[in-house]
Amino acid sequence: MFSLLCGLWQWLHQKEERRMVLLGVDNAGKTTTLEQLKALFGLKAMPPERIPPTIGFNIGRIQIDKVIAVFWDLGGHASFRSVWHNYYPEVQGVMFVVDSADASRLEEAKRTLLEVVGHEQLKGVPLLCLANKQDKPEAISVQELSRFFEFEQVFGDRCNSFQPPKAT
Ligand SMILES: Nc1nc2c(ncn2[C@@H]2O[C@H](COP(=O)(O)OP(=O)(O)OP(=O)(O)O)[C@@H](O)[C@H]2O)c(=O)[nH]1
Ligand SMILES: [Mg+2]
Repeated sequence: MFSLLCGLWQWLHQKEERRMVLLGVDNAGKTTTLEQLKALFGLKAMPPERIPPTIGFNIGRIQIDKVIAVFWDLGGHASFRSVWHNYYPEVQGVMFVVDSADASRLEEAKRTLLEVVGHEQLKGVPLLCLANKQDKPEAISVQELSRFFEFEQVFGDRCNSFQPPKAT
């Protein structure tokens, strides 16, 4: 009886967990986005000026209603991208962050995104692209970025979108 009650109690209070991976080339703003998300949901977050380039990965756990969203923020430097695929089998969503203000790296970002979405283990996994650094005067607009990435043509059949981050 006691174990039955324990089970019922655990079931009533259990939180669903959803895992998401934050991807994008180095310096795109993945860790900054994660820290801003944490701050948005009332968690302690690192100030932007203290965020170093990610070596390996960071984890953020954010409770949103009954769901615990677990974000894996992976280092985006070219030398770390070969390990990204190890996380793919475990995730239910992909957030891909693009630096809208760095025109010199857009091709690299697009190539990287195409590799990510083309990966066998991410087939059917929802993708959200964030057009980051929209506050910078040299940033290209969400529409331009969407055109450059050929978002409609390449990703139109998936449940995806190209959004400016709300927290910046
Ligand atoms: N102006 C501006 N700067 C930003 C924004 N987001 C990030 N940055 C800056 O961009 C730089 C890189 O940010 P990170 O969050 O470390 O980038 P990252 O994608 O995690 O980089 P890696 O960990 O190397 O993969 C930092 O100097 C941030 O302060 C933004 O929305 N606006
Ligand atoms: Mg980082």
